[in-house]
Amino acid sequence: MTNRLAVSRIQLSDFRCYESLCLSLDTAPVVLTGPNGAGKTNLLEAVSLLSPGGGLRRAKLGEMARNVPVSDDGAPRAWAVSAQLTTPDGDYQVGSGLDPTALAQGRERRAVRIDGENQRGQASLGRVCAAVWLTPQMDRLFLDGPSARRRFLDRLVYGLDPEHSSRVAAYEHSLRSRAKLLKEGKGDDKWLASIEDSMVRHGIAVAVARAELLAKLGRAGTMAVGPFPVARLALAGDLENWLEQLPAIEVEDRMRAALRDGRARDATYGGAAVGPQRSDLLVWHDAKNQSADQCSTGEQKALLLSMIMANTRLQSKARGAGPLLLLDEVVAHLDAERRGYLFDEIVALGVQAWMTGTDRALFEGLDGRAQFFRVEDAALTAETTP
Ligand SMILES: Nc1ncnc2c1ncn2[C@@H]1O[C@H](COP(=O)(O)OP(=O)(O)OP(=O)(O)O)[C@@H](O)[C@H]1O
Repeated sequence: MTNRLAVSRIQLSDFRCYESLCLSLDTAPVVLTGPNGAGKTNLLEAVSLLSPGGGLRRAKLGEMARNVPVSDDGAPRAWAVSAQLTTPDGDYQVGSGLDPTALAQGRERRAVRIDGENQRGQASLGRVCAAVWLTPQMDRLFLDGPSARRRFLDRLVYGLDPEHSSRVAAYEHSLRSRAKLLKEGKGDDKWLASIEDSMVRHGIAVAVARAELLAKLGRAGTMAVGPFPVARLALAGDLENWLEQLPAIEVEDRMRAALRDGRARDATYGGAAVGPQRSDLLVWHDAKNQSADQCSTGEQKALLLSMIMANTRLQSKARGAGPLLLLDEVVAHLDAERRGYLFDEIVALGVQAWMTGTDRALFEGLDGRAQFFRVEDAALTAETTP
């Protein structure tokens, strides 16, 4: 048994630029350096698929299949990522990929296997693996619409509360079913009411879990991370306002009534006028008392890292191990002090952070404490460190 969550072996086949790759690892952080387009982010994306959700690019399943222009007939091919995970509960063999059986029937479905057993959804992955990432695309997290911020927050919750991904999936399923019924003008009152009932149950559970994480992250000391800024957090939304003011049972009644009364409007505009899909995560740079969207790109990245590291500390305490951290091109944007502090904290927490960059020199602070690989043309070479 170990107090770490780590990938001890990972195999890719026909995934993105990798025809086949097999990598054996220990539990230490992993550093991938190499030129642009070498395959660093693709490998991080493969690791992200060991946790629930659509992976760090949220790409379509067919897009992740290695495209081979010469023999490509336009149809997606099956790909697979499989890994041996070391966790505080023991080792697991986890596999995920584009389901070849569904593919043969013209459907795209993500297959998930744990210890040789096919799983019905992806939620079971959350019980064995948690992963949190920071990518260059997330530079716009505070500038764009709220859906990416909700996804970021939900991913932090998954790590502490593995059932959260099932709740989110169940809520979204009900939301889609209701929208389809309303759009088609089908569904009697009883049918719609039963779907709305499921939305109320799962939707409130989602909102409560998010609020609980925020309360934990906001507790004194959790967010104070050396040279990193403290992020002040809040959730905005009808559901959150109601939960603050009313007992849970009354919130249920209110949400049920709002959904019923909003059917005509939702039939026209789609979605639902109330629910956790309408909430937003608000973030401020505490010391500057400035909203995150007004902060510099570097400050925004540092705020996100503050939240990720605070969450990692919480998760290490609560579940015996922090999540896999996938930090794509992050280190190059940190000054020397923050970089050194981040490396020390990653090592002290015993998390397997996967970090990428083009400049090997930026990772010198991890010499002797991480596993270094040079990535070139979708091939990895292990480097020995001083
Ligand atoms: N489905 C696919 N099949 C084959 N190759 C792909 C596929 N998807 C992406 N690629 C290619 O894989 C290569 C590696 O991409 P990746 O994003 O991993 O690079 P990287 O090493 O992270 O580079 P950078 O430092 O520029 O971020 C790119 O040339 C990209 O075009």
